[in-house]
Amino acid sequence: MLVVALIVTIIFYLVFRQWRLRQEYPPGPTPVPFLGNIPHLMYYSKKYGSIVEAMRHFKNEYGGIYTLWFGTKPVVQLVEYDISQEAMVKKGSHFINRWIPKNMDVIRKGHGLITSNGDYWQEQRRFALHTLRNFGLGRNFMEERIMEEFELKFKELDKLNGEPVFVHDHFDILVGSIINRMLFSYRFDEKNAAEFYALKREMDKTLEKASMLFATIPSFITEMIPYLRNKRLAMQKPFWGVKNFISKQVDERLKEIEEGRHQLDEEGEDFCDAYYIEMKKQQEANPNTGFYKESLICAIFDLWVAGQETTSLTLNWASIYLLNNPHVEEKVRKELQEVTGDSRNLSLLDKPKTPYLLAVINEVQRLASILNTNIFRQATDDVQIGDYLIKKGTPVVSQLSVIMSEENVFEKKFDFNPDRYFAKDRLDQHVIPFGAGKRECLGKSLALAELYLILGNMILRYKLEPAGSLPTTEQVSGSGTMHRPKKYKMCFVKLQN
Ligand code: HEM
Repeated sequence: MLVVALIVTIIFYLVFRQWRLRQEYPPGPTPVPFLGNIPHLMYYSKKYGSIVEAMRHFKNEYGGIYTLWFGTKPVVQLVEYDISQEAMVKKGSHFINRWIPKNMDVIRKGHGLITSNGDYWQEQRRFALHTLRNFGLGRNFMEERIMEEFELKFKELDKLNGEPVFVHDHFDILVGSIINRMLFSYRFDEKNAAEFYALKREMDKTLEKASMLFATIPSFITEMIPYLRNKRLAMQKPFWGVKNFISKQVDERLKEIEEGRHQLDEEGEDFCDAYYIEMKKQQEANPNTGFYKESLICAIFDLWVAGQETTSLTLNWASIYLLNNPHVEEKVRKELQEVTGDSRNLSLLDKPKTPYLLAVINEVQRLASILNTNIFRQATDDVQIGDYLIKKGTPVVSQLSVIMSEENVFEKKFDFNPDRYFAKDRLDQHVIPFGAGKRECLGKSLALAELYLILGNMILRYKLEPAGSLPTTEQVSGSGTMHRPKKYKMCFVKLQN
């Protein structure tokens, strides 16, 4: 009897606490005790067809900033461009930290670039940006690397004489090789492609199954219930595979350096070398430095995971939009032929003369919107956003897909219409697929260079033709955490020039 009374009191206390706490956050749908707004999200996602539409529904009800409760955790949602910019850019220093549930960070444990915080993150990010600039993000070198891989992979494609290919495989290995060369100096080719595809397929499975579930249920509950724990472990398993693949390469490289089989010049050949050189320097100066082997492995892990799927998926969506809009493909080709005289490759230096291609890339990124949200942040202090005081420690997230399809900004928001960027001033500023502020995507310059060079040169050289039925832009696979098209085939028909 006493136990029952105790349990009832605890339940009442928790429900009352949540009710009282609600007054302190921007309004949103009334949470269900312990489940928060999960039932609302499930109901409206089903009713309107996607989680993004559910978020849009709440926006219509509550405005540009509202709170959704994930279990007993309030997460503030920013769904309007101005409000998101106010938080992430103008007051960005208050939202510089990530909020990641503990059991979702078992692979990195706060190391690396994506989930780390504080001075450690700042140091690692500064180093990664500087080094990638030296090994790739610096304009000429980056262009050279991208085009080298482009030539190699498209040469292989030419052997097929326009036969249909699985588009995702083609872009995956091309983008995977670009990033791997920057990290470890080697590309994926016929000798090691099997290993790459095996890792990639495992990761695909995870991304298909990824769900918000684990961000919503408190970690201790997930760990207590065997079903949930096993589900979490299964979801994370492929990422362990990638981490092992990277650890193995780092170990080999460090051994080669220590045995004198890999010579280091001043800056090293790639990211792994450069990190090793910095690590040795920092360790000599300060034994408590954040530069040690686990940080090296996790930084490479983050660049590998974040740098591959995102860009490859965007190229995939670009092909679908172009195949569905052949007049756009034709118009881009005409622009590029004029700029290059149809006698050379497109280069990053041509950017100012190719406004239509840039508009196409913007429109693809806006509609593909491969990540619905930025990666959760957390308020480092009490801070006023719009009409509300966001309390220290509150998780905050920008709903990028909703922001990039605001009807009052993007007329006929679901239409693929690159011309819209010429009809309205500074519209491109509302396209924010890389997030915004101090924690915006670290690989933005690389990704934009890849999209420009690969798409541009592909359209210059090939006519894209569908092979069988195309996935419609609504047909996405997976849980919606990442916006991925169903797999499809197409033909690259070489143009004579
Ligand atoms: C089209 C391609 C890409 C898209 C759409 C994309 C998108 C994003 C987004 C939305 C974030 C979260 C930003 C935030 O919280 O505000 C992010 C973070 C990040 N991205 Fe990308 N990304 C792309 C390509 C890349 C590439 C090529 C790399 C690496 C070479 C990369 C590395 C990272 C890293 C390391 C972070 C974490 C940054 C930090 O926490 O400081 N991304 N990306």
